[in-house]
Amino acid sequence: MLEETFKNIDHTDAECESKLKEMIKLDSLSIKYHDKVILDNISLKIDGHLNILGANGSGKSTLARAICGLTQYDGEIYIDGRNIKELSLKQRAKLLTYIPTKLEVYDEFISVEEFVLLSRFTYKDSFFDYSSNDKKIAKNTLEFLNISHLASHPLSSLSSGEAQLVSLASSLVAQSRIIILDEPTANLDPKNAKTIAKHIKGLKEYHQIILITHDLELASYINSPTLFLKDFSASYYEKYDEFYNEARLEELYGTSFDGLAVRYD
Ligand SMILES: Nc1ncnc2c1ncn2[C@@H]1O[C@H](COP(=O)(O)OP(=O)(O)OP(=O)(O)O)[C@@H](O)[C@H]1O
Repeated sequence: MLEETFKNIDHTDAECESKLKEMIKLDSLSIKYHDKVILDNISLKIDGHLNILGANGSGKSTLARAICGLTQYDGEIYIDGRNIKELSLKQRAKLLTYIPTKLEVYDEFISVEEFVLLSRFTYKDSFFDYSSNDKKIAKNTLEFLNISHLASHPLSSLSSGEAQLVSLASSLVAQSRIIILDEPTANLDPKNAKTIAKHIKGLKEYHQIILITHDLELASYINSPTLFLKDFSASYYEKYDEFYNEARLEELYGTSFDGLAVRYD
């Protein structure tokens, strides 16, 4: 049912159709907070799925926020050949969705269903209510993720696992081409983490998935090319074996590994 909805998503529009191959391009991207350098002069093309890894504070979320136009930067960021500085909020929202690690709840009383429906704002006329199609997409998405029973629950009452599924639902309802997930399995128990991981993998068929994580098992399972942030710059590993091996992980993280797991003894 939802697969049908996804298959019909028009991820192009007349302006960008001819430039789709370019996807995301970072051109001499530098980011500072006050005088502290976070990322320095990164140039890169991302033309498919991507895992972004790196130590705490290496700038993963900052990079994601820059791609979404949510933080200031020097240099340029292009999506499908269009400079994101020139895109309206609605154009950006149609192109990409950022799911932060933790769902921010600004309205204590908003229900899950109402919250998820808000993601359809890009398709809605300012003076009209959400269409029956918008409501159908929201309902189908909750069903697809097996969380219909949460529809009338206040957003503020959810557990971490439920909140993560609702975040995922709202990103699907937005039907944007690119979905950036920032540590989607942080705080989840193994069963919920597995559920989220399976959904993310399935979504690769319909969306460009950019996954930020410290979970090497998850990154390996999602199996996208990897960008590793370290010392203000980024290294790109296209092939699985180039990155997911003990020697490389030990060199990059500076600690000992046993396969993909940290060696504690
Ligand atoms: N709004 C801000 N103002 C000042 N400094 C910030 C701000 N946001 C992030 N930083 C700093 O920028 C650096 C990179 O932060 P960021 O959250 O991007 O790292 P990260 O790689 O996502 O980290 P983690 O893995 O711990 O989530 C950190 O040193 C952080 O303290």
